[in-house]
Amino acid sequence: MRDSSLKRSLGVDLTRSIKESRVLLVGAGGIGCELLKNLVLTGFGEIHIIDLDTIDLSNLNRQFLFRHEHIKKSKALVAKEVAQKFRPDAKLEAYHANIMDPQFNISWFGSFTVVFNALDNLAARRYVNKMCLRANVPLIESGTMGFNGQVQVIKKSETECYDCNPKETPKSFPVCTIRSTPSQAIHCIVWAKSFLVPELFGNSENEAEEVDNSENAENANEIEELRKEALEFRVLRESIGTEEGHQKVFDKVFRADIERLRGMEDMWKSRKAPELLDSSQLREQSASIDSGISTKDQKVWSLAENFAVFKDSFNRLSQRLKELRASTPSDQTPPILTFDKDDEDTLDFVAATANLRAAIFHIESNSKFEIKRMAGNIIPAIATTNAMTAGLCVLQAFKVFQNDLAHAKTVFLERSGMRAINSESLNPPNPDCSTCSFVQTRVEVDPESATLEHLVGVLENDLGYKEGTSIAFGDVLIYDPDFDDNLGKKFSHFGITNESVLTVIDENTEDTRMPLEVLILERAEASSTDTDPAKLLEVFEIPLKPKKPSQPSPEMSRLSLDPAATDRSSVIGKRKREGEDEDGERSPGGSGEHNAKRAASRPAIDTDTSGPIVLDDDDEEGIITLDD
Ligand SMILES: Nc1ncnc2c1ncn2[C@@H]1O[C@H](COP(=O)(O)OP(=O)(O)OP(=O)(O)O)[C@@H](O)[C@H]1O
Ligand SMILES: [Zn+2]
Repeated sequence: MRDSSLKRSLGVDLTRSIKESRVLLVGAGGIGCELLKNLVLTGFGEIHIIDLDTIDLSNLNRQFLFRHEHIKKSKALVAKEVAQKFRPDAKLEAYHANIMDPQFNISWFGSFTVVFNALDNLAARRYVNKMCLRANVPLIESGTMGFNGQVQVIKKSETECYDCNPKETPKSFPVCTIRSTPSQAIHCIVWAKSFLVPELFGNSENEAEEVDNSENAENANEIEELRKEALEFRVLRESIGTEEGHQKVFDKVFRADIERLRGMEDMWKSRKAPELLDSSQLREQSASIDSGISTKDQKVWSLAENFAVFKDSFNRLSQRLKELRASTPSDQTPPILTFDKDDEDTLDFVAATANLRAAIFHIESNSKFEIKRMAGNIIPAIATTNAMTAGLCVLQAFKVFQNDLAHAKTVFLERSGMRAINSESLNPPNPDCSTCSFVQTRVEVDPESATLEHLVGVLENDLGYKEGTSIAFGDVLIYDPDFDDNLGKKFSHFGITNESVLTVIDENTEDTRMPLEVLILERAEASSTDTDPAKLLEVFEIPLKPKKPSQPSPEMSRLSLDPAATDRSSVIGKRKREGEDEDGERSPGGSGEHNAKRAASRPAIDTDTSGPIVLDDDDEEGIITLDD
């Protein structure tokens, strides 16, 4: 947009703030591409883009900065290159990296005016949330799932953070259901994807989170049996790449293992026992099937077709692994293959083996297309939702630049109801949130001479801590009054270096102080005349923890920004909170004409939960949430 038009629509001050800003965009995927275009065209001063991934064919339908020739190239670098053409004088910086890498430390985060999250997984979102809180940088968090979208403004001490509303933990399946008694197609898909593929081509020890391995008295025997069974895979792995490899796999997983299961009669008293497949018949029938069958992804394959795809994809994967092994030096970690919904070979293998297993357990088969959706935990991403969400992110950033959080909103895009866009005012931090309920300070240390005792001295003398103080570095407790063995040790002993964060907890039950995060800054020798081994950089009074912790009520649960952490009902039916009017907007003033008007246009809350299984879009955390 031209400068003069921008000034006319946004005003001189906001235009100036935008031009002088330095912003970080985390994620150059669906929302990220849209957001980058908005940021560049609005004239944001300096834009840094980070993404760890490369471009995939499946991204092209909505990540409009990318073209066919960009496949396999870095998302961040290509996004920068393409967006640069929109405004050649824009200052853009791209990083092909993981935002959780230690090089992106607190001071780096602190160098931005605002951070935009356009991520697809809980772990990275929570990490950026934490870093922005520590660096005291405002964060605009966003996420979409199908037609639903959400934008949240987060500012330390002023608003809720990403973790203030607990996210639901993803559903997992008991190991026995997956390995012995599947009753739904999804159980067979999880078996193929999270058990069979890693056993044959990957790290068998690293079982997926989807499988709950916890033992109890009832299943102890079965778990033991399963362990034995897993050992047999070692032998199988050795036959990978040989002519008869696929036959050996078939004989084990679709014959011997099933016979063993059939022998556990108690298991089949209340369920139908699995039936063996006629392997010689399948082999015969599949001989005339063209390998092109695997491209027919909308068709539900016959048993023989599944057998043909199983054999063909197994051979393709074995060949790949063999070549990888041959080209990997022996002193390096042996290569593995992992399931990826966009990798045709692994997808074919998962589709065919899941369907063969389904037939054995009297479960319906599915097309490869459907299995891809279920195994990849996909909710179709909708370009329009991403575009609208990205636009809302920029509008909320304007409120941050204007220092007007009172008018910033958490915005919801919803398909149901009269209004596509609903919003609510920002809520104050949840005092029980362990992520954002802390105060911060900085302590400068001389790395050569400072010990933990010097830090304890600073806490006691400068900040008034007395007994009952504990200090932790990450998850490790390094000091408390009953554990003072470490007092004489230097920081380097614990791996504490420049920009490490220590947590100080006041254990007193009366007048307990808020948790304190201490940022350790190593003093550069030459630049300082200080002689104190440890010196507090800000002296202040640590506020007390609020006395009566207010439990967040279940009514407060809302659309989680991470599809992995949400269930369908919370996505569709955003529940009202106290003081909300019918549009879901907070209205402290209550009633009046304004509200009466809005009540007339209230959105109908969609309570239909009969729709498809809700699945997470993230491979790493790949968790499947089912409507029962
Ligand atoms: N830790 C991380 N550091 C940097 N970038 C990340 C990190 N985690 C996720 N991302 C990036 O965030 C982006 C999220 O975009 P999006 O939700 O559109 O996912 P996608 O992987 O592009 O799409 P799909 O999964 O549907 O193929 C992805 O490009 C992903 O690589
Ligand atoms: Zn919080």
